[in-house]
Amino acid sequence: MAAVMRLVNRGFLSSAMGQQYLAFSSVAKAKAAGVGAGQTLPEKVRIVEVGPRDGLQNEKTIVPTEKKIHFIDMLSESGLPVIEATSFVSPKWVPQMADQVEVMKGICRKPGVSYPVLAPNLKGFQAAVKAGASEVAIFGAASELFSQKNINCSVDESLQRFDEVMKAAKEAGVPVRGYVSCVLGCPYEGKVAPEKVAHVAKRLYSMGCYEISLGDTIGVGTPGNMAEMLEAVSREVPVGALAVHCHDTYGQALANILVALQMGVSVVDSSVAGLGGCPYAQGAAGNVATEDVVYMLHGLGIQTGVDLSKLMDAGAFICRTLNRRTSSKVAQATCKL
Ligand SMILES: CC(C)(COP(=O)([O-])OP(=O)([O-])OC[C@H]1O[C@@H](n2cnc3c(N)ncnc32)[C@H](O)[C@@H]1OP(=O)([O-])[O-])[C@@H](O)C(=O)NCCC(=O)NCCSC(=O)C[C@@](C)(O)CC(=O)[O-]
Repeated sequence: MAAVMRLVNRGFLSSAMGQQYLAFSSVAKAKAAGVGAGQTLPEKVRIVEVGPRDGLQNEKTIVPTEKKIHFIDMLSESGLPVIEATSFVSPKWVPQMADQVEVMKGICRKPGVSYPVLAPNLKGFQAAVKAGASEVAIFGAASELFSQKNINCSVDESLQRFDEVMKAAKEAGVPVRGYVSCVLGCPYEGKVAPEKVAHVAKRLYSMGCYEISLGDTIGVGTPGNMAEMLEAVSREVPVGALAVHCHDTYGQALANILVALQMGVSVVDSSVAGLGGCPYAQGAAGNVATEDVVYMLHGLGIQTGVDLSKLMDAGAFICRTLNRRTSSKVAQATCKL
């Protein structure tokens, strides 16, 4: 409500629109139990902001390091609890992330905020820790061909590499998050069986990942197959340790997230302004916009700790830097571009 009033006060929303929003939002709160259709929605959701990493990794023009640092600092100010800052991957594979050490050194770390980074192998893990990362994420896939294209090895080989990372991380006391890509479809193989997703998720969880983020890398999922996949995965991994990571290529991301919330998931990855895509998943649109996720969650009465207005400032900043239009519907609706 405070965020809406700020938008009204700043002139981004007319007072009539603000009132209308608040009315919609209270109706939504009142109906939240109904939305859950017998299942309760979580009271709180932890948002994992992936804009600085997933959002920027696919941009062809190299974003200056000081802009990335300012972007991350703005996101920190918005109340986001987790901001994936960069990745320690090969600069030959992803040139946009080549300044990972400078980014990690330059950001102003806000107490209580976590800044994980991607690490595909031991080399990446060691470099990440040296640069001051206190949390990393390993990233596997449920599809063989995607694994080959993305990290140049089979799914089994990737799990062996991750095992090495996990051992080193345990020794160093560094928490590790695990990603599974292509959980609802692969750009090279098409359909992916939920059992394959469950298998990889289980392996990552048994290795010691504290959370498994399930990536609809190319945004082809719909609520039906999201539910089917989550059912299969939650037979192997506790639902409390699952997160969803939805790209919005087919405009299904919010609906898929809502289904995940209804099934007990309470961690959602998203990217401010809807930035993003994977360089090895051609044609995939960005992640679901964080602004849109926050708007939906707050409308349902679910807490995120995020100040929507400050978040939109960060989205506007990065869009100006990239000279592109925001993909967030909320930012478009409030003209905060
Ligand atoms: C995994 C590798 C490195 C294998 O790449 P490779 O070529 O098989 O590696 P290699 O071990 O044979 O080494 C080749 C060269 O890379 C170097 N190297 C080796 N490792 C590293 C490292 N960590 N950092 C920096 N350099 C590294 C290594 O030192 C060597 O250097 P050279 O001797 O030629 O000068 C490569 O395939 C790679 O970097 N891939 C990253 C791809 C990527 O970042 N994709 C995007 C992120 S995943 C994603 O977006 C999906 C997600 C997570 O968001 C969820 C979803 O949406 O589904």
